[in-house]
Amino acid sequence: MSHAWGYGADTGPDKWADSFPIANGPRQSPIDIVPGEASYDPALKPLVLKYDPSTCLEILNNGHSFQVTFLDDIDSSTLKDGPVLFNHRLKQFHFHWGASDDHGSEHTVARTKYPAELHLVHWNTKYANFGEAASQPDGLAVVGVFLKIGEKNPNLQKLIDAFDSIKTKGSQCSFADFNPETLLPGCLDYWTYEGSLTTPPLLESVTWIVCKEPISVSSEQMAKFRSLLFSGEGETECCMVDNYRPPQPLKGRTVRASFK
Ligand SMILES: NS(=O)(=O)NCC1=CS(=O)(=O)c2ccccc21
Ligand SMILES: [Zn+2]
Repeated sequence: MSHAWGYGADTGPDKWADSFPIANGPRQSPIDIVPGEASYDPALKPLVLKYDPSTCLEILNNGHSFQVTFLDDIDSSTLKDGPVLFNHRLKQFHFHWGASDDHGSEHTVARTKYPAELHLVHWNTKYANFGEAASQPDGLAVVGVFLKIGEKNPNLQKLIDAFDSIKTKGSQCSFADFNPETLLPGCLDYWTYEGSLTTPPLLESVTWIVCKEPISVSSEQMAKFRSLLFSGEGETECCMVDNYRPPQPLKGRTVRASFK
């Protein structure tokens, strides 16, 4: 398989190991989180997330998901404490979702699937830049937030309102003054474990921080996510759905909980 990875029958997660053998590595993500098997760690600190809306740059369709990117040249939008020892800077956030409301998240909780999952990607500033950090075992910290069907989410709606401008692969538009803090649940209790990017290159450089509490999304809003396209302008339309990797083997790893 060339490096043209995707989520289809010929390019999807079951084929990624052909080009990215680390797909069968010892610390792959996502995983199924089993609350009863997680170890409460009283030494885990509360997450400290401080985001500056003025560092929000653009929203884009990268052909795998849509992402919102942030200026990361100074410590404006950061993650500190929690399970990490160093300051991390926010690089981007994106989502994964299903073709219907009964699946779509990457992590699962006792095999329960959520309709979508938000990933806020941060890099460890002990390294010079994102690319350097992504190649280090402690280089990245990704906060995962589950989306659960319920009330319409006005903060997600701000993203959805930009979808007409990013319908096809490679399209982007400026996107200013969005505060990702509005996408966080009220309670920041979390599970944490050592894992990887869930998309190629599947680098095993991620400290995962998965929030216990979901945020709401309406079924109508999820339908709007599914109106985005994997395909580029002028190509045969292919709806952007099921852009998730299923849970991977735990391989002896411990999942810690920040709460009892
Ligand atoms: N779902 S995930 O956050 O683990 N992987 C997506 C991803 C986030 S990223 O910006 O670190 C990056 C750089 C290169 C390739 C993929 C990615
Ligand atoms: Zn992701």
